[in-house]
Amino acid sequence: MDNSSRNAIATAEYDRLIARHHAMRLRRQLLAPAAPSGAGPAPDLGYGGCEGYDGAGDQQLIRRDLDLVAPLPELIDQLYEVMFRRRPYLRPLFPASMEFQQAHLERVFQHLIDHLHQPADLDRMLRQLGRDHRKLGVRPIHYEAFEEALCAALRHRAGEHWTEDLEAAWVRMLRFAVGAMVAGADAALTEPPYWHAVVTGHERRRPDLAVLRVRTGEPYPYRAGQYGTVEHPALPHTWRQYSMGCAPRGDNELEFHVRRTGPDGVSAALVERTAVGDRLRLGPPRGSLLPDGDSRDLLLVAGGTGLAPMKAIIEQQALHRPPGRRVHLFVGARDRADLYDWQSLSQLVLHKTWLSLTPVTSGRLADAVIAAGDWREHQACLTGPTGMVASMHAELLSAGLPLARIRFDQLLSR
Ligand SMILES: NC(=O)C1=CN([C@@H]2O[C@H](COP(=O)(O)OP(=O)(O)OC[C@H]3O[C@@H](n4cnc5c(N)ncnc54)[C@H](O)[C@@H]3O)[C@@H](O)[C@H]2O)C=CC1
Repeated sequence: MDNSSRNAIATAEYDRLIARHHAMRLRRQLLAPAAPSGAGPAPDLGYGGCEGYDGAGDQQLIRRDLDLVAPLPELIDQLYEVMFRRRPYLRPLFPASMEFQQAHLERVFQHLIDHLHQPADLDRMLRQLGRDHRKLGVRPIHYEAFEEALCAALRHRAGEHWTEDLEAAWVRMLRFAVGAMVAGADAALTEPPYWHAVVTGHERRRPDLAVLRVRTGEPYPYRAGQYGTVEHPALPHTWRQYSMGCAPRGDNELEFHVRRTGPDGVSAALVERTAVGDRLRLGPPRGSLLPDGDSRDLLLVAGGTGLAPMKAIIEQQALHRPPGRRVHLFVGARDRADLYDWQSLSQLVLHKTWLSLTPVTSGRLADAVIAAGDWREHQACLTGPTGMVASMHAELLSAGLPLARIRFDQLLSR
C-alpha cells in the first residue's frame, strides 16, 4: 500500500473517531442539566480553577531540583517512549514525526514552569490549549496516561536523587494544567473540534512563500490578530500554526501567509503541493495579540510573514476604530523583493490618514522603529521571527514602554 492510501485510511479512521466523539458530545449536552454557556470545570477531575493553587510554591520546588531531571528535551523523549511502550494504542493519535510535537511540549513545560507563580494567566492560556486539543481527539483518560509516563520519566532521570516532594510538585503542576485544559475543552462543547476548509486561492508570491485563501464550511469564530492551526491531507495529525491574514468576513473566507521552512512539513506542503479545491482542516482560533477595551494608538511591528495578523488588525481597525486612534505599521523584510504583500498593503493604506506604513528592508528593524518616534504611550504588538520579536521587545522596554503594553504570542514563535 502506498503512503497516500495509508494516509487516506488513517484520516478516515480518525474522522470516524472524531464523529463518535461528536455524537458523545451531543448526547452529553442533551442529558446534562442546563448550565450557563462557558461553564465549568470537569467535575470528574475536581478542577476548582486556579484559586487555592500554590503555583509559586511548586515553581520553587520544581526549579530547585530542575537539574536532576533536565534537560527538558530528554525528559520529554523519555516520557513519550514510556507512554508509547505501555500504551501503544495511543501512538496513532500522534503525527508520524514527533520532532515538532516534542519541541512544542518542551515550550509548554518551560512556559508552565516560568509562569507558575501567575496561575490565573496560565489558566487562560491552558483553557485555550484544551479547546484546541479537542481536534486531536484527546480525552481525559489520555491525560492519565501522560501523568503516569511523566512520573516514570522523572523517576528515571532523577535516579537516586528522586524525592516524593519533587514528584508531587510536578504532578500538582500537571493536574492544574490538565484541569484547566479539560475545563477549556468542556466550555467549547458547542463548537466543532475542527473546521473543514476548501482552498479558494493560492498565489506563489516568492519561491518559498504563498498567500492562500480558504473558505470554511461553518463560520470560523476568530478575532483579528489571532492564529489557528492547519492540517494538510498529506500529513495527518500534524498541525501547524498560522495567523489569519484578514479580518473576519461574512463569506467565511480566510487568508494565510505561509513561508516554507524546510523540505518537508506542513509549510512546504501548503506552499508547493496545494491548489485551489484542496481540502484542509483548521483547529480553533487562539491568541490574544490585540487587547480588548484599549483605545491607545497602536504600534505594529511585523517581520516576514508576521505581517498576516497585522493586516487582519488593520482591516479590523478600518471597520471599528476607537475615535482618534492612530496606527503605525512597520514591516521588516529581507529585501524589497521580499515585501511579498506590498501591493495589497499599499491599497489598504490608501485614504487612511490614521494609518502610516514603514517598510524596513535594510538594517535592524528594531533600530528603525526606535529611531522613528516616541512609543511610550502606545500599545505595541510584535509578530515575526523569535529573534526579531525578542530584540524589538527589549528595545521598546528600554525606550520606556511598559511591559504590560508590549504584546506578542509567546507560544507561536519558533
Ligand atoms: N503571530 C505571530 O507572531 C506570527 C509569527 N510568525 C513567525 O514569523 C516568522 C516569519 O518568518 P520569515 O517570514 O521567514 O521572516 P524573515 O526571516 O524573512 O525575517 C523578517 C524580518 O525579521 C528580521 N529578522 C529575522 N531574524 C531576526 C533576528 N534573529 N533578529 C532580529 N531581526 C530578525 C529580518 O531582518 C527581516 O526584517 C516565522 O518564524 C513565523 O513563525 C509568522 C506569522 C505570525
